[in-house]
Amino acid sequence: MDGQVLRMSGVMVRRGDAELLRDVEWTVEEDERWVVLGPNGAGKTTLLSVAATQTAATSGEVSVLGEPLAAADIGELRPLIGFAGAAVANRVPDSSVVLDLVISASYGYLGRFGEEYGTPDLSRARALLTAWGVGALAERRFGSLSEGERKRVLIARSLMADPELLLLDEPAAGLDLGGREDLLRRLANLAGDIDAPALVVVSHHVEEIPPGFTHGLLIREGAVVAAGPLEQVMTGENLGETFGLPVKVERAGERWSARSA
Ligand SMILES: Nc1ncnc2c1ncn2[C@@H]1O[C@H](COP(=O)(O)OP(=O)(O)OP(=O)(O)O)[C@@H](O)[C@H]1O
Repeated sequence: MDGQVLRMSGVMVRRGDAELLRDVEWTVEEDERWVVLGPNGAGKTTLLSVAATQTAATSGEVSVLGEPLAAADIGELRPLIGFAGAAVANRVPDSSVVLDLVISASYGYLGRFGEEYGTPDLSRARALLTAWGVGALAERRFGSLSEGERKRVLIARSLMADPELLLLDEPAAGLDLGGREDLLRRLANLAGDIDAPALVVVSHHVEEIPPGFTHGLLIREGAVVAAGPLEQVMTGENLGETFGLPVKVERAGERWSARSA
């Protein structure tokens, strides 16, 4: 696989006359932690969905975990890709028991359908829930959880199958300040873990870049504005072009902030 977990070249996604992605060039290496930033409707979710093998590119080449998707067995690849976001949350029945939801991810299912799991799977599911601060919610119904609790449960679920690529779509959206900071701390821990998968996190806000993240991709109207190491990408000029207004960017330690200039 030569260290590349994701490669897109000339990727287009079209729906009718609309170009959701335009000529995207992007490579993610296994030790990299990426944030994808852009305004509403920029194409971030579409980009993640292509990487997750859920949306096919209209044209261009996509390789995931070294496999060109045009020739790959998608069914074999999918368990190696962890994916959490609204697209997953919206498909979870409110009645799903949290532990079942997490453990069934080891089979690529979204909920338990009578299959039996061994003690190692149960222990791993409980350990992941505990690691994401929601261990006490294992027996609760998904529909009874708060927004922040749901997000953490779905991240725990996305890690259940020990993926090589983890894609998180707006994990901090809708969280209060404490919830956001707690999530960022956990994502920073994951980023610093050498055994963790390659990470890609989508966000609208530079304040939500977790410490330890290494790279950024800025996207506007389906086209990549800039992609590379955070220090190079996170300029006022690039962010201004991405969000369509003059932007002042500041860095304090490993945290970023931005406001209109
Ligand atoms: N089937 C479709 N036909 C036409 N346009 C579509 C279709 N699906 C999505 N779009 C458009 O593609 C664009 C990109 O959508 P996408 O969800 O990828 O953006 P996003 O950057 O994730 O946005 P947000 O930050 O608001 O979640 C949007 O303008 C959306 O309306």
